[in-house]
Amino acid sequence: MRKLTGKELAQAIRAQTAAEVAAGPQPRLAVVVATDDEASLWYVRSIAKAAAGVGIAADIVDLGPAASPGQIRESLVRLSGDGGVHGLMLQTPLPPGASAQELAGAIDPRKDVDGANPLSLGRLAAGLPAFAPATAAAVMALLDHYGVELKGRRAVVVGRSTVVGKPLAHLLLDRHATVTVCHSRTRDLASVTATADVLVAAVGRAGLIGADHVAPGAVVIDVGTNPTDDGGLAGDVDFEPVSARAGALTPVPGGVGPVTTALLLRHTARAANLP
Ligand SMILES: Nc1nc(=O)c2c([nH]1)NC[C@@H]1CN(c3ccc(C(=O)N[C@@H](CCC(=O)O)C(=O)O)cc3)C=[N+]21
Repeated sequence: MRKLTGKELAQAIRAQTAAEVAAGPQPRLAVVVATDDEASLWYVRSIAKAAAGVGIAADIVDLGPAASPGQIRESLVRLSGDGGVHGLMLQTPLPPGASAQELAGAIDPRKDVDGANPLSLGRLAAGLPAFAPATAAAVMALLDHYGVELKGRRAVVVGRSTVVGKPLAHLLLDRHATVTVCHSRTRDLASVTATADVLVAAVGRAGLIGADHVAPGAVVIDVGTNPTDDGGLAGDVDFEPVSARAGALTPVPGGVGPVTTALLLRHTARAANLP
């Protein structure tokens, strides 16, 4: 089994991004936060740290976990109209009553570096230039980095979220894979996932994918980041048994996650250089 680690790829993306950043005016990324979820705040801190490392300015706009949808929208509208801000992201989760998908419509698509505006998803689906959500882009970057062939192969995506499953299905289709999307109502999940040459787990349930879900030799990408009781992180894939059967598998941590953060920065550098 080949272990598809993301750390070196993330490092390479950051180095390339740093070079792009050095060649022009400093890009600025604004991250709007309205949560006290620890995992989410960890991600925000790691974005800020990684941004500093490549020369991108990061503004964390923390509205607190009691922010109203109106306040969040106001911030997004203001930052969308701020010429000094190139990338704009709305961190999830949001307070009860606030819909990320509705609010993300207030993000200028040219600054939508995490592909959250429904316009970005529509453009992606239509094959038009748009930023893909960083996590979906990270899956594609890992597959490309490790030379995984997609054309004509069967790809199965488990999970139909707007931030991962749906955009990823379009990205895979665009690369001429035959794509199936599974979800919580899929009957006999294992019989579908076992047809996959490339299997992507993006559900958010630790250990959902076991050895019986995987064809021998399949490439398995684990997008899950489920907090464990001991403060660690577990994927959607049951690592040990699946690694004994798969041809290649991403670890959690150290797989998709680091690449996600690096691509958010690359997108920000590109947004700053849009004509
Ligand atoms: N609008 C929005 N977009 C997101 O992309 C988004 C979000 N909201 N809210 C929160 C989740 C979570 N998320 C992670 C990204 C990287 C790691 C990551 O790099 N984790 C490290 C390990 C960290 C550890 O060991 O604790 C790794 O996988 O190696 C984790 C989680 C993006 N999210």
